[in-house]
Amino acid sequence: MKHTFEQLLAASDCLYDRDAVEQAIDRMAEKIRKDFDGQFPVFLTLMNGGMFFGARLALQLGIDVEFDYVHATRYHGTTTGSGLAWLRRPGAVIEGRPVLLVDDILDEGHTLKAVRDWCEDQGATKVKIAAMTVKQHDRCVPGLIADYIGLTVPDRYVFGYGMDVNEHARNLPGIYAMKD
Ligand SMILES: O=P(O)(O)OC[C@H]1O[C@H](OP(=O)(O)OP(=O)(O)O)[C@H](O)[C@@H]1O
Ligand code: HPA
Repeated sequence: MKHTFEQLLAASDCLYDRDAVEQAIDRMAEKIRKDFDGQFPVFLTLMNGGMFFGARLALQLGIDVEFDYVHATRYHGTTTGSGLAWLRRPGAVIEGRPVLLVDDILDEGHTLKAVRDWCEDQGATKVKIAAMTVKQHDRCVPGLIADYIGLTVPDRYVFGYGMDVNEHARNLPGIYAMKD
């Protein structure tokens, strides 16, 4: 595994370096701060991909939030999506609370839709979506739009800053796209 990063980097293009990603996250934090100030929302990170984005976003927020996480996976360590498996539902009280969903990528939207719908079923007062990246294509589930978007990515498999390739390379600090 010593050469995994080198092999992946040779087979990909860098879309955004660490500074560009973090500047985009910081811009999102400003908007979210204004929208949620004084509301003590549930800050619900979708694991595993959302963990680095969530950490940076939370540190930049400057408002009080309650942290929790869900773990729902559709890609099961592969590069093509299938049925969504819930590995962990949140423990925080959702009923009567505003919720911010925090994820690394909105691709076809099935994952965020399932989590948003579940939060609404639990009685959340509002559910907003913060997506670090949104993939540009027309295959997204109808009616699913991120409220806060960091960066757009092309319709290619992307990785880094939380996003994996077969469970590799999540901790690369930039965002990369596999060459076609
Ligand atoms: O918009 P979609 O097509 O549903 O895809 C986006 C989801 O896929 C990835 O999760 P994955 O299932 O790979 O789990 P992971 O976060 O553990 O990598 C990513 O973190 C998003 O949650
Ligand atoms: O392009 C992607 N990269 C990483 N994880 C993903 N989950 C959905 N699409 C992607």
